[in-house]
Amino acid sequence: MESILDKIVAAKRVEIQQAKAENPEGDLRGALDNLPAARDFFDALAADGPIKLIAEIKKASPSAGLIREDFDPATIASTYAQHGATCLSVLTDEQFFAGSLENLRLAREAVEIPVLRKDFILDSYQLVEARVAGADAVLLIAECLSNKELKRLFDEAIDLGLTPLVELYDAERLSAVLACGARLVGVNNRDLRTFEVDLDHTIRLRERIPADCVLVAESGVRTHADVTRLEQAGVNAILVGESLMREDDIGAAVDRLLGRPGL
Ligand SMILES: O=P(O)(O)OC[C@@H](O)[C@@H](O)c1c[nH]c2ccccc12
Repeated sequence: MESILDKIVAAKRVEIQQAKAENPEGDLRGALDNLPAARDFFDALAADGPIKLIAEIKKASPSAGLIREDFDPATIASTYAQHGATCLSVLTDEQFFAGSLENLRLAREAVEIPVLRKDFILDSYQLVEARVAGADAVLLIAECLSNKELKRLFDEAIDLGLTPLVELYDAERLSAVLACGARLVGVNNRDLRTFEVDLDHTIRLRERIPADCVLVAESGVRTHADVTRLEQAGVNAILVGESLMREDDIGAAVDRLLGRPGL
């Protein structure tokens, strides 16, 4: 059966061809000249101290549908930063997540912390788009890429000054993730094929990930108890979207999640 991931990847390939036809790669690459330096996404997460939050700007998703009606990326970005998010993640997929590169641009302009382009990256064209839109980091999903593609996109991201966050769900993809040189590794707790979420998924994989890697637990994090459990298991950072985006008062929700008093 075709999974949602297969469906998204198929749609993404069409989208990439359309984007290339509208704005050829050569022209897009021209915009790389004179860009300000990227912010250091890796160092921000690798720093000492309590578990770090990558707060996600996500309007909708295939599993949840519309998550938030009242949606202003710049305001949400500032709220996240003011309440102690270390980095931001911005969904840029339009078809399935109601995101956009414009949202990324607006969010990045509103804050001083590093920002990740969250999308289904299959082609180096998307890395250039990310950098031009202001991204400091990109997500690479091991389940969407062959080992060769993963390695190539990983190296190209680094060449562009982007930090790759390499995500896996399947434990069998771990060797390819480590072989490409990833030091920032995300374990998705949500199986993108079935949408099932299990927080213990990251915890079970923890011991198989080298100590010099920064480990990010992704998806399904809801409560301060979840955060404490992940922190105690040696997880360095959490990537959280839905449970924060659903709240009327996003700032207060971040405070509660991190167990820190309001600022
Ligand atoms: O909204 P959640 O359950 O807090 O999850 C955030 C993030 O992990 C999730 O959006 C995500 C993780 N990996 C992805 C890959 C593509 C799209 C989305 C994702």
